[in-house]
Amino acid sequence: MKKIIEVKNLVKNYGNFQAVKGISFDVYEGEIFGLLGPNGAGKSTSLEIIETLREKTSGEVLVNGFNLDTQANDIKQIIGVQLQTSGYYPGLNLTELIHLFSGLYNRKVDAMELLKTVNLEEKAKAKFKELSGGQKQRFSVATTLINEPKIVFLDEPTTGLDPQARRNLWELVKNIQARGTTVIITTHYMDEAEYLCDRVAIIDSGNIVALDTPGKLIDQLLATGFERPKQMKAANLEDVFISLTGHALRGE
Ligand SMILES: Nc1ncnc2c1ncn2[C@@H]1O[C@H](COP(=O)(O)OP(=O)(O)OP(=O)(O)O)[C@@H](O)[C@H]1O
Repeated sequence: MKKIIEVKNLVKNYGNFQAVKGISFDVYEGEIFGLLGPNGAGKSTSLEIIETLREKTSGEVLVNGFNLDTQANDIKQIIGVQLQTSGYYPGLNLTELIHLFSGLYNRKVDAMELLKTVNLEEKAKAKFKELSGGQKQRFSVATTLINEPKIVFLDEPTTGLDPQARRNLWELVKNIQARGTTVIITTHYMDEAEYLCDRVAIIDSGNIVALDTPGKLIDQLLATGFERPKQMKAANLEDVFISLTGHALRGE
């Protein structure tokens, strides 16, 4: 498998505080790779450094063979990054926003085709602020695809979404992978990482404490003799919620 991202001994200091403490990991082409950890673990900091949006203190980062220190512009060409929602000018509708962003990338994009990939074609003439939370996130993911990137970066894309909207977003991320795109995603939801990610790095206080497939990490824990204190019920309240309200995308 080809390595598309290589991170070696990455360190980030904010003043005296070391937020990222010399982490190393590789991401393989075509996988969904998760950075999993609690609030403040250093996930966003690490992601933003690889995205060329934040200065590192030390360490080496290669993206598709390009060195972050000397070839940041080459890296920018092949990655898709969620734009800050503050860039979503309130007077413009979704089609106009896509045209604006594609202009920034110097690309011609079929806005309707792009909106279709995230199930928002019916909202083509709506403004961003008129969308529901799930629709906003899907539009934000669409903006990462404008430059047909090799790698898409998603920073906590499902935070604040209801269970249906989360699952819809998971399917969208799987569809992006199915197009051959590598996805690197941060989350603090374990179920999300288990369902979506081919491999996860668990980050805690700026260190990677484990890195493997979700299945292998669970097997390793079980091999230590771990048992859940109480057998879980075969369904949970979220299953009840989904069963009663349905999986379908809602048109609100
Ligand atoms: N610009 C900054 N200046 C100083 N400290 C910062 C800055 N940005 C982040 N930090 C600190 O670095 C640590 C890691 O932050 P980071 O945002 O990378 O964590 P995270 O894992 O993404 O957390 P979350 O899930 O809450 O987004 C935190 O303790 C945070 O307070």
